[in-house]
Amino acid sequence: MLNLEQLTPRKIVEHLDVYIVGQAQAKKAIAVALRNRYRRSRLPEHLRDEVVPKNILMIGPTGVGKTEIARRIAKLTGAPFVKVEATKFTEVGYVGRDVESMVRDLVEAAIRTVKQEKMEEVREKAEKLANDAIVNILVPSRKQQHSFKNPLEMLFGGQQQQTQTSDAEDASLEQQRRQVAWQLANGHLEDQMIEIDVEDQSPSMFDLFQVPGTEQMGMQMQDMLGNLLPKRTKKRKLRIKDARKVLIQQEAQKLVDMDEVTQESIYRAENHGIIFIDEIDKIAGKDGRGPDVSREGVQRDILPIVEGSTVMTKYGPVKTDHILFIAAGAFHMAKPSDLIPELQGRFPIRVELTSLRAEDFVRILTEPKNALLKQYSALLETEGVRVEFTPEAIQEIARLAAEVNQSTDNIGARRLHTMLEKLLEDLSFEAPDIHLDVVQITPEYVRDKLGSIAGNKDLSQYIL
Ligand SMILES: Nc1ncnc2c1ncn2[C@@H]1O[C@H](COP(=O)(O)OP(=O)(O)OP(=O)(O)O)[C@@H](O)[C@H]1O
Repeated sequence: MLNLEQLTPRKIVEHLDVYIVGQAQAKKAIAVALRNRYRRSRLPEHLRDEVVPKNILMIGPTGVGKTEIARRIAKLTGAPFVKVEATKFTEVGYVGRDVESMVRDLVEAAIRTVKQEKMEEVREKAEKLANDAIVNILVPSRKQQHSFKNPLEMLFGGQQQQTQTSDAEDASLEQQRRQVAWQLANGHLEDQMIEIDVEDQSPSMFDLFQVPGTEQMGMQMQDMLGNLLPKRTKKRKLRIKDARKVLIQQEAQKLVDMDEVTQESIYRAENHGIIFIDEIDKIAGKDGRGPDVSREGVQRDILPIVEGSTVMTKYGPVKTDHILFIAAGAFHMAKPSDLIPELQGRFPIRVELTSLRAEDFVRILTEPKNALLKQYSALLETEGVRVEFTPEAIQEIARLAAEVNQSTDNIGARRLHTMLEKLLEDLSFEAPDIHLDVVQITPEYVRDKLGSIAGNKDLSQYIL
């Protein structure tokens, strides 16, 4: 993660180029939108609130990199990110206010990241406390031993008993504890089993008696009562090495100041958050018949959020004025001008992403840092099989992918996933048993595995 000052638009595009092939226009637009956020943050306060972020409308068929660009940008800047499908809000049973869930989800995403960061900060301390806790379980201190005693005995006989305990016993116990701590620190006890208290994740009373559709209510109840009711725990027997992980997590949770996490998360969601609204084209245009919620109605529900309003979340109110919204859609049937005018005005930056052709597929297969061929090769290499794709084989895969996209549905680069899965199916199955060093994938191999399916429209609709 880089800081925003270093992220010039050129640098952002360079970064996106590492993962995404082509789509220069979209990369440029998003880089500028991001830089403008940084510029805004440097303005004097009275001006800052006047500058609203310019939202982006990405127009392009499915599977060409729209989500990927947005997601990469969020990752690069550490911005909270959520993706929602606009059509979700047209489903039967949804009501107007449900669109606010996108902001709630954004805050949740921010909370998860910030909490993780803060827990990382206290990790060393938590680890020490976890190790102390393990020593306490293995050799309880005198104080703990007493607390296990019968309360009546404690009341009537305990005091006397304690004074009678000899110093020698104390010293020996301390010695034992030190020894165990040393063994623990040197990894001698890792496989020993111990019993610890863990949080009980089984359904609670609220989950069991929940009527469908009242989840939100249940959650709020749980939040309200969360601080009053004791946490439910249960005992679990674990190896020390596994128990330590659980205990570190528990200790870190206790050390992290949740108020601080909440404040920071809301700040990040409000000022850096990115909400990606996919399939916006499906809620544009005239309303069809049927039981679905009116599409224009959904646009009107989304509008105040995009225009800037305050949404109540369980962490507190969140202002949406400076959240960056990226809407995307194929716009095959509807046009951007079919959206209600107010919403059109809120997405002034329009970028078109182009359909992917065979040449692009060749590059997508090989160039990105996480390119699909690299992923498959790495997976098979764990079995001792090195797969080599000849350049001609890669071209053949790309050609067939483009062909199937044309003869059936054009699902863009997603086609490559299904094609490769089929292509390498047998090899993946046999890899642990074949004792070959190198397997070369040639164009003949590709044609043999995929040719007949790709040539048959009905078959490829099911398999590729
Ligand atoms: N130009 C590209 N370069 C590299 N990979 C790509 C490109 N386009 C798509 N992909 C890959 O294809 C898959 C689908 O892409 P993505 O999720 O961005 O689709 P999309 O355009 O957002 O479509 P949809 O609107 O249907 O979600 C991802 O795994 C992505 O990495």
